Amino acid sequence: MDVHAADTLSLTSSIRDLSFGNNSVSISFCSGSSGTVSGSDRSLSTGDSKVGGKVSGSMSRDDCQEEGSNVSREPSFRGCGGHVSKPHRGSDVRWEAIGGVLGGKDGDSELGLGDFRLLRKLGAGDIGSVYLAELRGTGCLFAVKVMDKGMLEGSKKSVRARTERDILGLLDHPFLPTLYSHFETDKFSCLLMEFCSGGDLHTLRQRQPQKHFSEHAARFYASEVLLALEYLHVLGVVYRDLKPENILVRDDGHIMMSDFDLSLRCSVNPVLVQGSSDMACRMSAYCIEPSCIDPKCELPVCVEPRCLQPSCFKPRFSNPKVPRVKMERIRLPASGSLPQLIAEPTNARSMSFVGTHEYLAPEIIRGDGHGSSVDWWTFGIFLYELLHGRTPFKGNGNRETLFNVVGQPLKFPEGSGVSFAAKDLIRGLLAKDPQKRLGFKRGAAEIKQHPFFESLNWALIRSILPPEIPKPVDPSFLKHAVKSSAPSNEKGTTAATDSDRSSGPYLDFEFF
Ligand SMILES: Nc1ncnc2c1ncn2[C@@H]1O[C@H](COP(=O)(O)OP(=O)(O)OP(=O)(O)O)[C@@H](O)[C@H]1O
Repeated sequence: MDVHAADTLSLTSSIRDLSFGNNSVSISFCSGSSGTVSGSDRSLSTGDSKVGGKVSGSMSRDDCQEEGSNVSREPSFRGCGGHVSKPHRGSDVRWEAIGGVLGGKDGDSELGLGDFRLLRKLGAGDIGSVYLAELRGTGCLFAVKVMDKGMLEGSKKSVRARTERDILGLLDHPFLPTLYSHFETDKFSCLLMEFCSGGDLHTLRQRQPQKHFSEHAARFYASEVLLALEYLHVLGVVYRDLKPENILVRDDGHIMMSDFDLSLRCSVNPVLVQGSSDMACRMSAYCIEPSCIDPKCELPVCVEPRCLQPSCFKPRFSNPKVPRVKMERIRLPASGSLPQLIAEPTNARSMSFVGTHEYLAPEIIRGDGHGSSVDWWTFGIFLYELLHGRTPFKGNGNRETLFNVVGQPLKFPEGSGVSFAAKDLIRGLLAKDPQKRLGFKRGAAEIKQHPFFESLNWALIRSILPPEIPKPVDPSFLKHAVKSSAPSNEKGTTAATDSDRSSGPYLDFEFF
């Protein structure tokens, strides 16, 4: 069986360095008895900047992230060796298809827009539009996110685009997107990702009886999201934008988390802890938002005195020169159970006002500064919404919603049939004080042990039959793409008129 990163983390008892795709992430191991650890209706009111249902607000200094975000780890396709650096997605036929196309090129070994037949616009976000595209002559479908570079620069969103691209380049996990390629034309910046044929969880939820999922289905989706968040935290990525709209369903019914342009990157020091659940092992992490090497850029307002200077952007990937962060001494039980991964960048701090109203954590609204615990808050709202068909603090307007999040107690609808375990988990996650929130100390490891997930075998989660499997994409769909014109590609030709490689008409690019 192909054991993925998440599974490996649950099972391995003697690992010191785990490889996640192209990044070797250093994991300290707490061993034995010594105990020494080394676009929607959820939009925004006036006063904030509206971002397609998201807040990216006044306290944010995201604009200075770009220059520092110079980590680009997407695989190189020269020599078709890209798949080597993504071992967990290595068997993916799309790598072979890409390799085949690149192999047939003379001299020009890069993918470009001209290599794709654009079939349908899947949606538009705040920084770009996403198209369903076929890699010409292969039958392989991809999602291509196309961003207008002029628009990005003009609206100062290039930092977000860069953040998303950098994070996508880091990922190699079954529930996170694979970035197959990134390419640029004069006008556009394009990200090539896996196409998810099942739509998003928001749409899927609305198709359910009474517009909410069964507890069985909600547990399934929540557990996959939890593993994805755990992996992101291992990499020092705080996701910050969890909501059903951002959880896509793959053709096999498993999920893929999307949309990383509002994520925060921090330095984190994950540890494996041998022992039982009641130990407290604190993680140390550094605030590094905004990442900026420009000395003119204002330094982040960080509540941690250890806040790094902005030039230190990258998470520490096995860098022996970087001294290990000192960990608290912990007491370990004599007979340990399976080791736990603790990968919580708890001390990361951001003052940015980002997220979606109904999902914003109280500390973000209050402007207290926030860290990785915001992901556990949003996880609680997410689970509540999957189970009840609505979020818990929604008011008549965005102002009221924000007021409710901060000031109103959590309530569950009477007679909903939701189990005590589910409510108890949601209560733990929706603690208004981040320090009292479930997951604050030990991250996903703490949440996985909650009785709501008792019946789950975490290591085998990818083998669980999903609650719903999308209908396969109709092959005739590929032959009957909508007729329209096409954009100029980087070679100055247009895809639509490139008839020698076409089998049908093409979609227009529309922007914003
Ligand atoms: N890999 C994919 N497969 C299928 N559909 C996708 C894929 N990626 C994105 N989409 C669709 O395209 C839409 C736009 O996605 P995109 O990530 O650009 O915007 P968004 O989620 O609204 O966020 P943002 O405003 O931050 O860009 C999404 O709502 C989703 O429905």
